[in-house]
Amino acid sequence: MATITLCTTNSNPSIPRQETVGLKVWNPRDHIPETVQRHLKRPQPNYQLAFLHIIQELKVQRRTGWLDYDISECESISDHMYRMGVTCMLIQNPDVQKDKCVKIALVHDMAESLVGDITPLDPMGKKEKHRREWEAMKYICDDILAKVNPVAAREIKEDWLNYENIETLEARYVKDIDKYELLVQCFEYEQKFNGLKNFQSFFKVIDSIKTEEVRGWALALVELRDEFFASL
Ligand SMILES: Nc1nc2c(ncn2[C@H]2C[C@H](O)[C@@H](COP(=O)(O)O)O2)c(=O)[nH]1
Ligand SMILES: [Mn+2]
Repeated sequence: MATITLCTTNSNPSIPRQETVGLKVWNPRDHIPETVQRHLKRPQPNYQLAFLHIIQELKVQRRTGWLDYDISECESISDHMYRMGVTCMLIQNPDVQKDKCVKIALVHDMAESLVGDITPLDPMGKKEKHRREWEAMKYICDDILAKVNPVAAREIKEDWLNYENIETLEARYVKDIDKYELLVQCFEYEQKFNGLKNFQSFFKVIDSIKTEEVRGWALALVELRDEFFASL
């Protein structure tokens, strides 16, 4: 039974806005950036370049959570993933394979290149979001990257599923760092706008930070944030 898809906006103008088309299941092939579509029509496409053109969408798509708060010059999806990768390098727990965390961080939001950056408040709901993201990852890895580099395609898909299903301690840490990095960014924007913007509603994610180490980082951030708002 096909799912009725809702009209969803995304922050990326180069991906055609999904129109309400009745009984049509969202498919990544309907959201391929025009540059990639043109390239794939060549007699012998350079699939590595097609893959990197898709990744480019992460560099240009700004994060919806900040756009919703009218921060137009906000960070992109890849900005977020980059700092998460660097943050993974700070993990001190000797039982955690940090390099694995860095790789998971760098791919965990890769599906958003085609799906867009969906916030927890989006009416779409978790089930449809995950379905779209999984379809997008299969397309990116199996239909594009695997044509030129099946090993990398398999590794990226495995790392993405590891994160999605929190299969390992490394994935758990990256899930926590995803939330921690978000809160660091909240505090940075609150300071940038001298407290005129307040992301208090985002801070509920602290409850979903499970590892003691990252939870400690987040609580130290909250202390500084409380001090900042008390000083205004
Ligand atoms: N309006 C809100 N947006 C939120 C909240 N928590 C996260 N977000 C945003 C941040 C990103 O734009 C997006 C999801 O980020 P992922 O890294 O999980 O893909 O949602 C919130 O509480 N309110
Ligand atoms: Mn993320």
